[in-house]
Amino acid sequence: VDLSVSWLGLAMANPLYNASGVMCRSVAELEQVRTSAAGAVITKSCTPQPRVGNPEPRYCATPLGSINSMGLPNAGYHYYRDYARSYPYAAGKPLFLSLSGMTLDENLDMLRDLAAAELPCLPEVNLSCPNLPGKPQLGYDFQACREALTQIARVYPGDFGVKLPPYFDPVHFAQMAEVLNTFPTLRFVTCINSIGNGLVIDVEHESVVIKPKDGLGGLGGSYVLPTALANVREFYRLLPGKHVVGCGGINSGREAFMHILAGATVVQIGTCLYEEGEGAFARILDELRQLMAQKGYQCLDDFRGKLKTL
Ligand SMILES: O=C(O)c1[nH]c(=O)[nH]c(=O)c1I
Repeated sequence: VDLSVSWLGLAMANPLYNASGVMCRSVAELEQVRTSAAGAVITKSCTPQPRVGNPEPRYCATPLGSINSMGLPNAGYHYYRDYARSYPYAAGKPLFLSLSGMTLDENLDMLRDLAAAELPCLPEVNLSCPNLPGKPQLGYDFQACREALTQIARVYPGDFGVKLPPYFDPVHFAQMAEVLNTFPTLRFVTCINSIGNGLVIDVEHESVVIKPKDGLGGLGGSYVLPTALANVREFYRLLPGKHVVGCGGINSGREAFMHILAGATVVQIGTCLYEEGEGAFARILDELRQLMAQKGYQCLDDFRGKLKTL
Protein backbone atom coordinates (compact mmCIF):
# COMPACT_ATOMS: atom_id res chain seq x y z
CA VAL A 1 0.00 0.00 0.00
CA ASP A 2 1.39 3.37 -1.08
CA LEU A 3 0.48 6.37 1.13
CA SER A 4 2.57 8.92 -0.77
CA VAL A 5 1.19 12.29 -1.85
CA SER A 6 2.62 14.72 -4.38
CA TRP A 7 1.01 18.20 -4.44
CA LEU A 8 2.13 21.81 -4.83
CA GLY A 9 5.52 20.55 -6.00
CA LEU A 10 5.94 18.72 -2.70
CA ALA A 11 6.47 14.98 -2.22
CA MET A 12 5.17 13.53 1.04
CA ALA A 13 5.68 9.92 2.17
CA ASN A 14 2.22 10.02 3.74
CA PRO A 15 -0.74 12.42 4.08
CA LEU A 16 -0.57 12.99 7.84
CA TYR A 17 0.73 15.94 9.84
CA ASN A 18 -0.13 18.06 12.88
CA ALA A 19 -2.89 20.66 12.95
CA SER A 20 -1.51 24.15 13.59
CA GLY A 21 -1.64 24.82 17.31
CA VAL A 22 -0.81 21.29 18.44
CA MET A 23 2.78 20.17 19.18
CA CYS A 24 4.20 23.12 17.25
CA ARG A 25 4.76 26.17 19.45
CA SER A 26 8.42 25.52 20.32
CA VAL A 27 11.32 24.14 18.27
CA ALA A 28 11.35 21.13 20.62
CA GLU A 29 7.70 20.38 19.79
CA LEU A 30 8.22 21.01 16.06
CA GLU A 31 11.15 18.57 16.11
CA GLN A 32 8.95 15.99 17.86
CA VAL A 33 6.58 16.17 14.86
CA ARG A 34 9.35 16.29 12.28
CA THR A 35 11.12 13.21 13.69
CA SER A 36 7.85 11.27 14.10
CA ALA A 37 6.04 9.27 11.40
CA ALA A 38 4.27 12.49 10.27
CA GLY A 39 4.63 13.34 6.58
CA ALA A 40 4.95 17.12 7.12
CA VAL A 41 5.11 19.80 9.82
CA ILE A 42 3.15 23.02 10.47
CA THR A 43 3.99 25.73 12.99
CA LYS A 44 1.73 27.35 15.57
CA SER A 45 -0.11 30.36 14.12
CA CYS A 46 2.08 33.37 14.78
CA THR A 47 1.91 37.12 15.22
CA PRO A 48 4.78 39.55 14.57
CA GLN A 49 5.54 39.76 18.30
CA PRO A 50 5.47 36.91 20.83
CA ARG A 51 2.20 36.44 22.74
CA VAL A 52 1.52 34.86 26.13
CA GLY A 53 -2.07 34.07 25.20
CA ASN A 54 -5.13 33.74 27.39
CA PRO A 55 -5.13 32.89 31.15
CA GLU A 56 -5.18 29.20 32.11
CA PRO A 57 -6.92 26.81 32.24
CA ARG A 58 -7.42 27.35 28.51
CA TYR A 59 -7.57 23.77 27.16
CA CYS A 60 -9.63 20.82 28.29
CA ALA A 61 -10.08 17.35 26.81
CA THR A 62 -13.39 15.48 27.14
CA PRO A 63 -14.45 11.96 26.10
CA LEU A 64 -15.74 13.44 22.80
CA GLY A 65 -12.91 15.83 21.96
CA SER A 66 -11.56 19.11 23.29
CA ILE A 67 -12.30 22.73 23.99
CA ASN A 68 -9.62 25.45 23.79
CA SER A 69 -9.30 29.17 24.15
CA MET A 70 -5.51 29.46 23.97
CA GLY A 71 -5.58 33.03 22.71
CA LEU A 72 -2.85 32.71 20.08
CA PRO A 73 0.15 32.11 22.39
CA ASN A 74 3.24 31.96 20.17
CA ALA A 75 6.95 32.73 20.09
CA GLY A 76 6.57 35.42 17.44
CA TYR A 77 7.03 35.36 13.65
CA HIS A 78 10.85 35.60 13.63
CA TYR A 79 11.15 32.50 15.82
CA TYR A 80 9.25 30.41 13.28
CA ARG A 81 10.91 32.07 10.28
CA ASP A 82 14.30 31.21 11.80
CA TYR A 83 13.14 27.61 12.26
CA ALA A 84 12.09 27.65 8.61
CA ARG A 85 15.56 28.95 7.68
CA SER A 86 17.33 26.01 9.32
CA TYR A 87 14.69 23.40 8.48
CA PRO A 88 16.09 20.28 6.70
CA TYR A 89 13.82 20.38 3.62
CA ALA A 90 15.99 17.78 1.85
CA ALA A 91 14.85 15.17 4.39
CA GLY A 92 11.53 15.21 2.50
CA LYS A 93 8.99 16.51 5.01
CA PRO A 94 7.48 19.84 3.87
CA LEU A 95 7.14 22.70 6.36
CA PHE A 96 4.07 24.92 6.53
CA LEU A 97 4.12 28.25 8.36
CA SER A 98 0.84 29.30 9.95
CA LEU A 99 0.33 33.07 10.15
CA SER A 100 -2.40 34.76 12.19
CA GLY A 101 -1.80 38.47 12.44
CA MET A 102 -4.12 40.49 14.69
CA THR A 103 -4.65 42.82 11.74
CA LEU A 104 -4.33 42.59 7.97
CA ASP A 105 -1.24 44.78 8.14
CA GLU A 106 0.39 42.32 10.53
CA ASN A 107 -0.29 39.50 8.06
CA LEU A 108 1.06 41.60 5.18
CA ASP A 109 4.22 42.49 7.11
CA MET A 110 4.94 38.83 7.91
CA LEU A 111 4.17 37.71 4.35
CA ARG A 112 6.38 40.43 2.81
CA ASP A 113 9.27 39.24 4.98
CA LEU A 114 8.55 35.59 4.20
CA ALA A 115 8.47 36.33 0.45
CA ALA A 116 11.83 38.09 0.72
CA ALA A 117 13.31 35.13 2.63
CA GLU A 118 12.60 32.88 -0.40
CA LEU A 119 12.20 29.75 1.74
CA PRO A 120 10.61 26.47 0.52
CA CYS A 121 7.99 26.54 3.30
CA LEU A 122 4.36 27.32 2.45
CA PRO A 123 2.20 29.82 4.34
CA GLU A 124 -1.16 28.80 5.79
CA VAL A 125 -2.92 32.10 6.57
CA ASN A 126 -5.29 31.63 9.49
CA LEU A 127 -8.63 33.30 8.80
CA SER A 128 -10.37 31.60 11.70
CA CYS A 129 -8.93 32.04 15.18
CA PRO A 130 -12.07 32.03 17.38
CA ASN A 131 -10.40 32.89 20.70
CA LEU A 132 -9.31 36.52 20.55
CA PRO A 133 -11.79 38.36 22.76
CA GLY A 134 -13.45 41.10 20.77
CA LYS A 135 -12.09 39.88 17.41
CA PRO A 136 -14.51 38.24 14.97
CA GLN A 137 -13.29 35.37 12.80
CA LEU A 138 -12.28 36.94 9.49
CA GLY A 139 -13.49 33.82 7.68
CA TYR A 140 -17.08 34.74 8.44
CA ASP A 141 -16.82 38.17 6.77
CA PHE A 142 -16.70 37.39 3.04
CA GLN A 143 -16.04 40.95 1.86
CA ALA A 144 -13.23 41.37 4.39
CA CYS A 145 -11.77 38.05 3.19
CA ARG A 146 -11.86 39.24 -0.43
CA GLU A 147 -10.06 42.46 0.49
CA ALA A 148 -7.49 40.68 2.68
CA LEU A 149 -6.76 37.99 0.08
CA THR A 150 -6.38 40.63 -2.64
CA GLN A 151 -3.61 42.32 -0.64
CA ILE A 152 -2.09 39.01 0.51
CA ALA A 153 -1.81 37.75 -3.09
CA ARG A 154 -0.24 41.08 -4.02
CA VAL A 155 2.53 40.99 -1.37
CA TYR A 156 3.14 37.24 -1.49
CA PRO A 157 3.77 36.01 -5.08
CA GLY A 158 4.13 32.32 -4.16
CA ASP A 159 1.60 29.61 -3.48
CA PHE A 160 -0.24 29.91 -0.16
CA GLY A 161 -3.23 28.48 1.64
CA VAL A 162 -5.81 29.54 4.18
CA LYS A 163 -7.19 27.93 7.38
CA LEU A 164 -10.97 28.24 7.26
CA PRO A 165 -13.55 28.21 10.02
CA PRO A 166 -16.37 25.67 9.64
CA TYR A 167 -19.35 26.84 7.59
CA PHE A 168 -22.84 25.48 8.21
CA ASP A 169 -24.90 26.72 5.27
CA PRO A 170 -24.69 25.92 1.53
CA VAL A 171 -25.07 29.62 0.76
CA HIS A 172 -21.97 30.35 2.84
CA PHE A 173 -19.98 27.54 1.17
CA ALA A 174 -20.87 29.09 -2.21
CA GLN A 175 -20.11 32.66 -1.15
CA MET A 176 -16.72 31.75 0.35
CA ALA A 177 -15.85 29.57 -2.68
CA GLU A 178 -16.59 32.49 -4.98
CA VAL A 179 -14.10 34.59 -3.00
CA LEU A 180 -11.44 31.86 -2.90
CA ASN A 181 -11.71 31.08 -6.63
CA THR A 182 -10.69 34.67 -7.37
CA PHE A 183 -7.10 33.90 -6.32
CA PRO A 184 -5.05 31.51 -8.49
CA THR A 185 -2.04 31.46 -6.12
CA LEU A 186 -4.33 30.43 -3.26
CA ARG A 187 -3.65 26.74 -3.76
CA PHE A 188 -5.14 25.06 -0.68
CA VAL A 189 -7.76 25.49 1.99
CA THR A 190 -7.52 23.76 5.36
CA CYS A 191 -10.97 22.72 6.58
CA ILE A 192 -11.74 23.10 9.42
CA ASN A 193 -10.57 25.16 12.31
CA SER A 194 -12.28 24.44 15.65
CA ILE A 195 -16.05 25.03 15.91
CA GLY A 196 -15.94 28.36 17.70
CA ASN A 197 -17.41 29.28 21.04
CA GLY A 198 -18.72 26.02 22.38
CA LEU A 199 -19.33 25.57 26.13
CA VAL A 200 -18.29 22.48 28.11
CA ILE A 201 -19.79 22.07 31.59
CA ASP A 202 -18.40 20.09 34.53
CA VAL A 203 -21.48 18.77 36.36
CA GLU A 204 -19.65 17.81 39.57
CA HIS A 205 -18.25 21.30 40.03
CA GLU A 206 -21.20 22.99 38.32
CA SER A 207 -18.64 25.02 36.43
CA VAL A 208 -17.15 25.76 33.05
CA VAL A 209 -13.79 24.05 32.39
CA ILE A 210 -11.69 26.85 30.85
CA LYS A 211 -11.09 30.37 32.17
CA PRO A 212 -11.18 32.65 29.10
CA LYS A 213 -14.47 34.07 27.81
CA ASP A 214 -16.37 32.60 30.78
CA GLY A 215 -15.81 29.11 29.40
CA LEU A 216 -16.39 29.62 25.67
CA GLY A 217 -13.83 27.92 23.40
CA GLY A 218 -13.22 26.21 20.08
CA LEU A 219 -14.34 22.59 19.85
CA GLY A 220 -12.17 19.87 18.36
CA GLY A 221 -12.07 16.11 18.19
CA SER A 222 -15.02 13.78 17.58
CA TYR A 223 -17.49 16.62 18.21
CA VAL A 224 -16.53 18.20 14.89
CA LEU A 225 -16.02 15.25 12.51
CA PRO A 226 -19.30 15.49 10.51
CA THR A 227 -18.90 19.26 10.15
CA ALA A 228 -15.27 18.85 9.06
CA LEU A 229 -16.23 16.21 6.48
CA ALA A 230 -19.00 18.41 5.09
CA ASN A 231 -16.61 21.34 4.69
CA VAL A 232 -13.98 19.13 3.03
CA ARG A 233 -16.50 17.67 0.57
CA GLU A 234 -18.20 20.99 -0.27
CA PHE A 235 -14.94 22.87 -0.89
CA TYR A 236 -13.54 19.86 -2.81
CA ARG A 237 -16.51 20.30 -5.19
CA LEU A 238 -16.46 24.11 -5.22
CA LEU A 239 -12.73 24.83 -5.68
CA PRO A 240 -11.63 23.08 -8.89
CA GLY A 241 -7.83 22.95 -9.19
CA LYS A 242 -7.25 23.76 -5.52
CA HIS A 243 -6.42 21.33 -2.73
CA VAL A 244 -8.36 20.72 0.46
CA VAL A 245 -6.45 19.85 3.64
CA GLY A 246 -8.73 17.88 5.94
CA CYS A 247 -8.71 18.67 9.66
CA GLY A 248 -11.17 17.77 12.39
CA GLY A 249 -12.04 14.64 14.31
CA ILE A 250 -9.34 12.29 13.00
CA ASN A 251 -8.69 9.72 15.74
CA SER A 252 -7.88 6.66 13.60
CA GLY A 253 -7.30 5.39 10.09
CA ARG A 254 -11.07 5.34 9.59
CA GLU A 255 -11.52 9.12 9.96
CA ALA A 256 -8.40 9.77 7.86
CA PHE A 257 -9.97 7.54 5.20
CA MET A 258 -13.25 9.49 5.44
CA HIS A 259 -11.51 12.85 4.95
CA ILE A 260 -9.60 11.60 1.89
CA LEU A 261 -12.73 9.90 0.48
CA ALA A 262 -14.47 13.29 0.87
CA GLY A 263 -11.68 14.88 -1.19
CA ALA A 264 -8.82 15.81 1.15
CA THR A 265 -5.34 15.72 -0.39
CA VAL A 266 -3.68 15.48 3.03
CA VAL A 267 -4.97 15.55 6.60
CA GLN A 268 -4.05 17.19 9.91
CA ILE A 269 -4.39 15.78 13.44
CA GLY A 270 -5.19 18.09 16.34
CA THR A 271 -6.94 16.91 19.50
CA CYS A 272 -5.90 13.26 19.06
CA LEU A 273 -2.25 14.33 18.74
CA TYR A 274 -2.52 16.59 21.79
CA GLU A 275 -3.94 13.74 23.87
CA GLU A 276 -1.94 10.76 22.54
CA GLY A 277 1.41 12.28 21.56
CA GLU A 278 3.39 11.78 18.37
CA GLY A 279 2.82 8.01 18.42
CA ALA A 280 -0.63 8.82 17.00
CA PHE A 281 0.93 9.36 13.56
CA ALA A 282 2.35 5.82 13.20
CA ARG A 283 -0.82 4.25 14.67
CA ILE A 284 -3.18 6.14 12.36
CA LEU A 285 -1.00 5.42 9.32
CA ASP A 286 -0.98 1.70 10.11
CA GLU A 287 -4.76 1.71 10.53
CA LEU A 288 -5.16 3.56 7.22
CA ARG A 289 -2.85 1.05 5.47
CA GLN A 290 -4.84 -1.88 6.87
CA LEU A 291 -8.16 -0.34 5.85
CA MET A 292 -6.89 0.29 2.32
CA ALA A 293 -5.53 -3.26 2.06
CA GLN A 294 -8.88 -4.71 3.20
CA LYS A 295 -10.61 -2.64 0.51
CA GLY A 296 -8.08 -3.49 -2.19
CA TYR A 297 -6.78 0.05 -2.65
CA GLN A 298 -3.09 0.43 -3.62
CA CYS A 299 -2.78 4.20 -3.28
CA LEU A 300 -4.72 7.26 -2.05
CA ASP A 301 -5.76 8.24 -5.57
CA ASP A 302 -7.69 4.95 -5.80
CA PHE A 303 -10.37 6.46 -3.50
CA ARG A 304 -9.65 10.20 -2.99
CA GLY A 305 -12.75 12.27 -3.64
CA LYS A 306 -14.85 9.21 -4.57
CA LEU A 307 -17.44 9.46 -1.81
CA LYS A 308 -20.63 7.98 -3.17
CA THR A 309 -23.99 9.70 -2.89
CA LEU A 310 -27.26 7.82 -2.83
O1 LIG B 1 -6.69 30.00 20.67
C1 LIG B 1 -5.88 29.74 19.74
O2 LIG B 1 -4.66 30.02 19.77
C2 LIG B 1 -6.47 29.07 18.55
N1 LIG B 1 -7.33 28.05 18.82
C3 LIG B 1 -8.03 27.41 17.81
O3 LIG B 1 -8.82 26.48 18.06
N2 LIG B 1 -7.85 27.81 16.54
C4 LIG B 1 -7.00 28.82 16.20
O4 LIG B 1 -6.88 29.16 15.01
C5 LIG B 1 -6.28 29.48 17.26
I1 LIG B 1 -4.96 31.02 16.77
